Amino acid sequence: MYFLGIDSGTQSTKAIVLDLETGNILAHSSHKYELIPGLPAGHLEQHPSDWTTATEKSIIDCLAQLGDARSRIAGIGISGQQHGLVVLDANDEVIRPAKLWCDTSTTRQCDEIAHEFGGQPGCISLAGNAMLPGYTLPKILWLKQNEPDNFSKIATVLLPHDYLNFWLTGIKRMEYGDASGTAALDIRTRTWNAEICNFVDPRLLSMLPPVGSSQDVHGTLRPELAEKWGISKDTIISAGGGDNMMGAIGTGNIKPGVITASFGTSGTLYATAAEPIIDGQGEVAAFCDSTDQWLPLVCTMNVTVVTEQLRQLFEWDLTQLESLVASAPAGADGITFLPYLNGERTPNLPNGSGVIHGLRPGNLTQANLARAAVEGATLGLAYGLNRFRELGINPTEIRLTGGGSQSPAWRQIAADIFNAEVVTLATAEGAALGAAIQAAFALQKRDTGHADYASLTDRLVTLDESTRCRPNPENAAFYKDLLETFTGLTSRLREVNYL
Ligand SMILES: Nc1ncnc2c1ncn2[C@@H]1O[C@H](COP(=O)(O)OP(=O)(O)O)[C@@H](O)[C@H]1O
Ligand SMILES: O=C(CO)[C@@H](O)[C@H](O)COP(=O)(O)O
Repeated sequence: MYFLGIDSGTQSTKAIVLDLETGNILAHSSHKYELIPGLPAGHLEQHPSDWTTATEKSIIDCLAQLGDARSRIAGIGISGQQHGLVVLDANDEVIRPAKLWCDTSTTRQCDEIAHEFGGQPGCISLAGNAMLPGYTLPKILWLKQNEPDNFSKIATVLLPHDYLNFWLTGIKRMEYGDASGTAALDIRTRTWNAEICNFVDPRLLSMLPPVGSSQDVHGTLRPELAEKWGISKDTIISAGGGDNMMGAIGTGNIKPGVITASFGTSGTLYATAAEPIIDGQGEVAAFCDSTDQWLPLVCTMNVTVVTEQLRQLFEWDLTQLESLVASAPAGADGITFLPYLNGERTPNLPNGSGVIHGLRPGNLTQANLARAAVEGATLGLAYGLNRFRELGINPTEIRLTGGGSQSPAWRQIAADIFNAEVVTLATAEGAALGAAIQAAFALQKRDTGHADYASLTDRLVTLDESTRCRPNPENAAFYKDLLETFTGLTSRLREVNYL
């Protein structure tokens, strides 16, 4: 049997076909899309139709690579960027573009909700998570306050991967993992928190679809799509999940002890936990995972965002970026890049901006800028890793996934900055692989009443040992000091309201 895994990320959709028997990836494809241009600062939006178009194109590409063997496709799993707000009217039409996880226009609404419940400590004690602009709930209040006509039309609220599930099956439902990123779910009980929802709007609870186990089958493929694509109408769609939850499955991070770092548009660090891990400071998010456990997670908003801006500015391809980063010394000859181009979630600086510090005659080179950008993006995540360590999660090895993890220079910098071994998986598409594995799990569970993630991931998730990097003790000590400089600069600029 074959399983299609789709990851609908912020910059592109990636698809892979997994052969369950051999573990081989038989086909892959990806299609890019953009943010909607020309919106005011802080407003980051996409058309959900761009996601369905890219998903369909990626599926059709993969099926073409399979030829007649496409008849062996038994299931599809969907991974999607977390937190985005998709609103449907009574006819299930999309009312307006989706506000994304990186949209920070909702800072005021976020403060309003937090204030009602006793500030961040109140929100954390009520539902397990701080109220942050990236989460879905403040986006809903923003819509109510800024676009009342659109708000009055809302019949259903979905997240990006739920919308793709709906497009594939016609069924509207959420699962615990992605739903926990709305900030409306009490992550301990995995039920909607009525108090918070009612504060945003008395109608909100009725707009949210049922939420259930991430282990279940979501539905079967709509017959018209099955016919168009030439695959079985019995093809199942699993519950799917947020991209980090699916990345956890695809990197074998399904039991305590493993840590994954994703270098995508965002940067994330996450672990699996058998119980909720609630950070009183709210910096480590207390999400649910998509195997019906929990996923403590730190997210920064600016990872390949920073390197992509430099690539555009200087017209570097990825090979040029790689050689520039590798050619500059650790510390980029004194240049420190605070990477907060889109604002930031960790630390919480929704209105932040990027800062390049330490320019002197002689050190302003393309190589130093490239190196400082990669170091800055990685130091941002190291700030989160320190918080993980304070909560007792102490990795000796970190599994890397996402686009940036394909860079050898970046991997060594990550090992040195994290002061831990890093290694990638045989595929950079951890989230898409996780989605395919989840589909295999869900089908097996539906048909036999039992399925076991460990036996699937032990067999299907392979580390690429050739990518393993060990920390260089000298560089690790240097970066420990640089992280202090980086954190100190951030705090001081925040104190003077610069960030
Ligand atoms: N070798 C590399 N070095 C640096 N960046 C890379 C490399 N390969 C891919 N990328 C970047 O990774 C990003 C895509 O990563 P991905 O994890 O797919 O993001 P998302 O899921 O947020 O769309 C792109 O910006 C791409 O240019
Ligand atoms: O908001 C978060 C995590 O809480 C982000 O990680 C998004 O889920 C976007 O992911 P990428 O597109 O960067 O993979």
